[in-house]
Formats: sequence, C-alpha cells, structure tokens
Amino acid sequence: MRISVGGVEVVRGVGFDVHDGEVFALVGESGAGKSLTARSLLGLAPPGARTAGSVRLRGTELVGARRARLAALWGRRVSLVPQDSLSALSPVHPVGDQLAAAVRSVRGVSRAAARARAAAALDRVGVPAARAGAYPHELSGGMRQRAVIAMATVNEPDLLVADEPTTALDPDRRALVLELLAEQRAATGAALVLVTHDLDAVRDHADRVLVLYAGRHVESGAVATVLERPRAPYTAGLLACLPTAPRPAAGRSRYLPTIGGAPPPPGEPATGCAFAPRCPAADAGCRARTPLPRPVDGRDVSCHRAEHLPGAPGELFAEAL
Ligand SMILES: Nc1ncnc2c1ncn2[C@@H]1O[C@H](COP(=O)(O)OP(=O)(O)OP(=O)(O)O)[C@@H](O)[C@H]1O
Repeated sequence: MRISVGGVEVVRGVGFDVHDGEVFALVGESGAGKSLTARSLLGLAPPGARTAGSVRLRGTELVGARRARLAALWGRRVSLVPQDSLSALSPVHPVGDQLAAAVRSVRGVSRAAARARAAAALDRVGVPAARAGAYPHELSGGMRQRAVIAMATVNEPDLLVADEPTTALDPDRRALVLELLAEQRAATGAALVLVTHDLDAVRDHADRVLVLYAGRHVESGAVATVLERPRAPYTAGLLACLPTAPRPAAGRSRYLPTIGGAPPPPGEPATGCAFAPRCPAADAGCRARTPLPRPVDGRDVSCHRAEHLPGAPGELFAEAL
C-alpha cells in the first residue's frame, strides 16, 4: 500500500499479511509511517491522506470502500485499541452501558442480552460486575485501561489494531495492557497488529515483526529471526540503542547510544536507500538504487548489503555508534 498526505508519499509501498491469531508488530522511529499503515487496516486514514493499493480484511477491500461499509466492519471484524483510555470512553455514560451500546450497534440482540455480553467482556478483563455502572472518571487508570480493552474486544473482532497502546504508561500499567491484550487474543482468537517503539515488548509478545524506515519496508519476519540476527543495519541500529542491549564495558559512555543523524524529510530521497546517509555499511550503490524486499537468511530484507556485512550487523553498528 501507499499513503500520501498533502501530495507527499509518506508510506511508500509497504506490503504484509497478518495471519489468524498472531501478533504482528510494526516498529520504527517516529514518522516511519507505522500509525498510518496500522490505521489503514481499519480504513481510517486521517483527513487529507490518500491510500492507494489494496488492504483486504478477509477478502473485503478497504481501499476506496464507502464509509458505511467500513463502519459495518468496525468493532465486529476489526477494532482499534486506543492509546488514551480516558478520551476513548464517553464521560457521560457508565462503562457497562457503553459496552452494551457497542454490542447493540453491531448485533441485533435485546438490551438484556447486550448487557450480559458487556458484563462478560468486562469480567474477562477483570472489571468486577459491580463496577459496570461506574462512569469512566470514577474508575482508576488501570480499571479504565481494562474497560477500553473490553470495549475493543466485546464483539470479538478478527483483528485488533493497537497503536502504541503502552507508550504513555508506567511499566506496571504497560505490562498489564500487554497481558490483557494477550489474554483477550487467546479468548477470542483475534489477531493483533501492535504498533510500538518498544522492541522488548515485541520480543516478549509478538510473533512476527515489520521494521519500517521513512515509509519503507526494512526487514520483516519471525521475531526470533529478525531481532536475534538482524540483517538490515537499521534493525541492528535500533537494537543496539536499546537500554537493555549488551554494551562493551571498556569506554562505555554514561549516555545511551543513538543512531547518528535523523530520518529524511517525508518523501525523500526519491531513489536509493533512505537509511544510507546514516548507515555505516552503505556504499555508492545504496544511494543509487532503492532496495526492495528480498528473502535473505529466513526473513525479507530491503538492503543491498545484507549478505556482505562484515560480521554480525549488530556488532558492526555498535562499533559505529
Ligand atoms: N494527519 C496528518 N497530516 C499530515 N501529515 C501526517 C499526518 N499523519 C501523519 N503524517 C506524516 O506521515 C508520516 C508518517 O506518520 P505516522 O504517524 O504514520 O508515523 P509513526 O511511525 O506512527 O510515528 P510515531 O511513532 O511518532 O507515531 C510522518 O511524516 C507524519 O508527519
């Protein structure tokens, strides 16, 4: 798929499949195009954005679909797990009523049946029945988080899309949300697309990962393959910058490593590898030709130099940081 905003192509030909029941992670620096890509799975592009190509949800084409057709899928076939639990819920209705309304909006069931389904969904995430009558502001942050996950899963969609669900949270709350999402997936069989900056969460919770840079595919495959033995220097750089990454004791700075430089402006460069200016392994060919995804060592990688990196790419990058 390709997504343009204001005439500038910011997602530049990214393709992937999400399999039933799996956790598929989208990672990359800020501005890489993760959110736009994830939201296109719901047919939810921001105003001014144009999606080209194809996004199919169990065969239903979302690109170019009318809003009414998309709205019929929301909640029932695909749900967004929002980042902000307070603004995701209406402040003027009890949470149980909001869930019951969500059930009735997609299923032709009685009020009593909708309330029962809402109560069951709240119970699944650990919100006691006695709290179903509470307004969002009457719930603790943790309880609200549980309620929004219940809201996203109450109609048992095939696909959950969680856009940085843990970014603004403290570590305890972060673990809670990731555990709840895992439990709900197990209970409902939903697949989960997880947009995150948190590679440790990807390692712990995802099956497959797609690394994006400047709106392009960098590397994708099984988490264990891509994160343990990255073949793209950019993936290796991201891993080397983790606070938990092993670093040589000698000469260790008190600052965490970073990848030098910054991503290019949206839409640039027109040709060549977008990461080349920051890449310690880049050569003239990298600037001249745009790399396309190709299979290398058990994953797909968009890097001309993937087979020719001296030693493990992680080591190469750690030295250059
Ligand atoms: N509504 C919008 N209007 C204009 N530009 C946008 C809009 N949404 C996204 N963009 C641009 O599209 C590019 C990709 O944005 P996107 O939000 O998908 O990145 P991201 O990888 O999710 O970043 P972050 O991790 O910061 O959320 C960025 O250059 C961004 O500035």
